[in-house]
Amino acid sequence: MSYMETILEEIKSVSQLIDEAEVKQAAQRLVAGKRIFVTGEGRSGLMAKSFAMRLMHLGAEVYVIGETITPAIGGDDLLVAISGSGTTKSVVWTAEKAAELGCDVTAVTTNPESNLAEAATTVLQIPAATKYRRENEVKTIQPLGSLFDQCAHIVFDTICLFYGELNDVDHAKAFSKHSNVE
Ligand SMILES: O=P(O)(O)OC[C@H]1O[C@](O)(CO)[C@@H](O)[C@@H]1O
Repeated sequence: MSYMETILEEIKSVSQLIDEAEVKQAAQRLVAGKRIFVTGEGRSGLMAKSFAMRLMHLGAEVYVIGETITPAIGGDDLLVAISGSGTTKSVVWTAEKAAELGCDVTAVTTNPESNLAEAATTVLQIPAATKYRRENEVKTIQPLGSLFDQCAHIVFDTICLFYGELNDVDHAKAFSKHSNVE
C-alpha cells in the first residue's frame, strides 16, 4: 500500500470509531447564536484556527483565543478546546477558566478521562493516536499527532456541513463572507 493510501486507511479506521450523531450534536450546540471561541496549542491550534475560519465563512461570530482582536470571553459564550492528549496545560487552563465563567465548553480530544475532558461540559472524542503513543491508541505510521490533526480537521469539516445545513448557509452565502481583498 502507498503512504497516501495508508494515511487514508488510518483516518478511515478512526472515523469508523466516531458516532456521527455526536458530531451533529456538537454542531447543534454551536447554532445557538452564541459567540464561539476556539483554543489549542501548536498543531492542535492550527486545526482550531482552520475551524474558526470555516465557521466565520458560515456566518458565525468566532474568535481564536490569544489573537490580537479577541475580546473577553463570558458566560454566554461557547469554547471549543482542542488537545489530542487533553493534557496541554494552557488549553486545560483556558477550559477551566471558561467553565468557571459559565461557558459551555466542548473538549475535542482523544482522551475522555483527561484533565481537559474533566473541565469540559461536553467531550467530543476523536480516538486517534497522539504524540504520547499511549497503549490503547490506534496504530499509525505518522509521527507525533498527525493522525489526530487529520481526523480533527475532518470532524470539524463535518461539523461545518451540519452547521451550514442548520443555518441555511450554502456555498453562495459562504462565498459572500470570503475575503475579497486577496
Ligand atoms: O494536541 P495536544 O496534545 O494538546 O498537543 C499540542 C502540542 O503537540 C504538538 O502538536 C506536537 O508536539 C505541538 O505542536 C503542540 O504544542
